[in-house]
Amino acid sequence: MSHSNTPSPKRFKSSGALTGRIAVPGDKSISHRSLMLGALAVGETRVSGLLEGEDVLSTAAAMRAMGATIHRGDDGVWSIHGVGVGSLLQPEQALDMGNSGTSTRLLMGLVASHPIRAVFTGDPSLSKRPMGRVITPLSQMGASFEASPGGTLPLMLRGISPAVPITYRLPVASAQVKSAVLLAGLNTAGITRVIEPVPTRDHSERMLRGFGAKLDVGEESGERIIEIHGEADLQPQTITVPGDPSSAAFFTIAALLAPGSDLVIENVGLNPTRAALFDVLRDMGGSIEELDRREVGGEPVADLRVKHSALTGIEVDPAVVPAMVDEFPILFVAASLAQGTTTTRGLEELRVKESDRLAAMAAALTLAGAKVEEYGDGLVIEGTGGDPLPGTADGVAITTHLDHRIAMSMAVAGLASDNGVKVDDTAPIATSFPTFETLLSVATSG
Ligand SMILES: O=C(O)C1=C[C@@H](OP(=O)(O)O)[C@@H](O)[C@H](O)C1
Ligand SMILES: C=C(OP(=O)(O)O)C(=O)O
Repeated sequence: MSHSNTPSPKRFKSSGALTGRIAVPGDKSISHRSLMLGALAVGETRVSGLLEGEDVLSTAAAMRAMGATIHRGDDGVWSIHGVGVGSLLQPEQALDMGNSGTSTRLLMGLVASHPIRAVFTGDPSLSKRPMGRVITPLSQMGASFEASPGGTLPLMLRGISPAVPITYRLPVASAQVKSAVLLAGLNTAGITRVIEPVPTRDHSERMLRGFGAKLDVGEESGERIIEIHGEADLQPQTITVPGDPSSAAFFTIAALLAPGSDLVIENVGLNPTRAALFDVLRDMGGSIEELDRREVGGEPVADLRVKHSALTGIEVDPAVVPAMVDEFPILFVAASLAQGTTTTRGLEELRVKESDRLAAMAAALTLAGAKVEEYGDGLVIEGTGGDPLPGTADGVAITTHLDHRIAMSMAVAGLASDNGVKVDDTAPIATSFPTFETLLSVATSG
């Protein structure tokens, strides 16, 4: 599913303190996985709090095209009747993955060990992103591919059954690659093993176990070893999706930056493989309190109380990058208003997201008046010490490159600027956070 091709420009301006209580939508990573695993379990899986963003709807459409029955009830609860592991049907048409890397790479894993053929297409942003990282291990398992030059979409995948179980050591820290191999392993007799030198988000492991797959996680020489036993039978589940920390990040930083703010963000997922941003912000001096820590859907969550704070620049430890990989664009905004220098390194992966997020944020923040130096693997930012950014000049807009996180980060920069920041296209926001602008009005309405 792709959003409309007509750009929706908007100038985001300072609108005062953020106060009251808001709840961000469900976690995108967990939403994708609940649809995929629900579609493989025989019987009814029910999912509350599913993110109804375009990326997740692309996954739902693809699972329907491969045989699952998926409905949204009037109460907002999603019902999925799955086909069983090994029984995905060959889709009649190309699977349109829209803007979503997670849908594409995880579904390639699922298709790889089924005796079906599928064509994957995507929007111009997704069509530039590297798929070689999943083509390599899935080819070792026996699947075959006809990809566009450079290993990009559109591509055709011919799955195989029986597939060959492999041991695969991840060459890049990527939960998508890990998950693609584990999902292919679901329908592969024997043990499929992924070695993860650097831990990445573990939602797939948690949810595969929750659906009844036999999955072992061990450690050897500081590396995580994940083993999935195929062929698995998945049992349908009732799932509650926690709020997305990557979406909460925008409101956390907006509240830290806007004088007078005191905002509670309810039900934020705080899985340790995702939540490093909040620790980094605390290290910068941010007041972020966790209220009512609890467990929702097998994941730790809390309500976050965020108060306006003076921030100080820091050197971000590259070791935390995988646990906040999607949060750097918005962290760069916080850094632009902090006192002193913030240094970020080890961010090569940001260059292959929905856009080249280092180049896009360096260009956008510079246009808004921030002091940014771009390096191959990170940005160094000299903050204003709390003063607003100048903002973009009249008639000038920053370029989002079909990247929701660039659009939302620069919207938050606009709130903390004198002249506002004009974003060339807000339409991509609907891929992950369709209620972003509504919640912004709620939080700033006093
Ligand atoms: O597995 C997932 O749900 C995701 C993994 C990350 O991608 P990589 O695995 O490419 O780092 C992240 O950037 C993406 O938003 C979601
Ligand atoms: C990188 C992201 O998503 P995806 O890879 O699924 O497109 C993101 O949401 O920031």
